[in-house]
Amino acid sequence: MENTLQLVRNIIPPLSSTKHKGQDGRIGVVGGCQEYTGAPYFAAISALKVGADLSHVFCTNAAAPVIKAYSPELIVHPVLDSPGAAHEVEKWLPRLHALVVGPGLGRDDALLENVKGILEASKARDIPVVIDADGLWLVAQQPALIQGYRKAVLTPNHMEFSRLYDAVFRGPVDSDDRHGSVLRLSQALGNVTVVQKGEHDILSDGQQVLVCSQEGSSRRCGGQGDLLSGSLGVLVHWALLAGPEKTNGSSPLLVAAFGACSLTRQCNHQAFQKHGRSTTTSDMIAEVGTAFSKLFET
Ligand SMILES: NC(=O)C1=CN([C@@H]2O[C@H](COP(=O)(O)OP(=O)(O)OC[C@H]3O[C@@H](n4cnc5c(N)ncnc54)[C@H](O)[C@@H]3O)[C@@H](O)[C@H]2O)[C@@H](O)CC1
Ligand SMILES: Nc1ncnc2c1ncn2[C@@H]1O[C@H](COP(=O)(O)OP(=O)(O)OP(=O)(O)O)[C@@H](O)[C@H]1O
Ligand SMILES: [Mg+2]
Repeated sequence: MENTLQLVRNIIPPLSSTKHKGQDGRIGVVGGCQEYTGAPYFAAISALKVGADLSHVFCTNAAAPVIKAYSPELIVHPVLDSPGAAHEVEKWLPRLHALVVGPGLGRDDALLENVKGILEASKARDIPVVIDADGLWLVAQQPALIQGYRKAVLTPNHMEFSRLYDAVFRGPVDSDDRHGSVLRLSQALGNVTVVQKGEHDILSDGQQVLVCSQEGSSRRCGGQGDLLSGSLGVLVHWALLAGPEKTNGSSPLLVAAFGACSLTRQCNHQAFQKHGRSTTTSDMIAEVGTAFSKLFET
């Protein structure tokens, strides 16, 4: 654990007076629909709190005013249910360092079709993508969408992992072999990075398997996974900028994922110390700054 945390510290860009706005990360979150406005908000604000300079949300028309009202810090584009959605997002891609696809996206077929176009455009531009929540639903329907794309990181929870595994192997996960299951899924998808969240997070790039057991708490309120995927959007950008020489030969994306898991769990731990059973994801987001310092700036 400690050795991998040191690698995470190596990829964090120093704060400096000579940098311009945007240099430390311009992140896009694709998600947010009529039902779910919290999830894309949690992901996008987490990216900012971790250290990105700009955070965009690409959501449906109905979700946009709600997300804007949560926060003046986010840039919100109500484009996801428009006929030219993929093109609208594509226009922004040259200005983005990473995309987080899926938090609060929902499973409407027309929306998923638009997101498919966005994923294809991102791949064509070599933009790293973190795929979470309903983005994973889409990938389970069409694994070919991310097959072999080495700049993809998937962050499934228990159910999402089972669904993906079943889609790829046409059979259930062997629950006695979580390490092997994560490794095999990553390999079968052409070495995309897979982060299986749970009591311990299991991470693999198809070569290495890491386990993150940073102490969290027993509080399992919704939205913690969104904090993880939003944070990971920034860390993926930083890790790719730093390159494998800073990660001692380990995959930069794997190191970034380990960082996001550790941070999320540490936020959960700190928030639980203060709020106990009433802890919610907003309380965890309030801990991002101190959790980050404790883990990565010591
Ligand atoms: N405030 C919000 O707007 C939130 C919206 N969310 C969104 O809600 C949508 C659906 O996400 P879900 O995560 O519910 O996805 P799923 O619809 O795939 O459901 C996962 C289900 O599995 C269950 N589960 C989780 N861990 C389990 C385990 N270890 N064993 C057995 N069951 C387990 C959960 O209770 C949940 O009902 C996504 O778009 C997601 O982003 C969530 O992110 C939570 C917060
Ligand atoms: N049993 C557990 N013990 C400790 N930490 C856990 C446990 N289960 C999940 N976590 C942590 O909670 C975070 C979110 O994981 P979870 O499985 O709740 O994601 P999710 O279902 O996608 O969340 P969301 O509600 O945001 O969609 C991860 O950082 C994970 O490490
Ligand atoms: Mg989730």
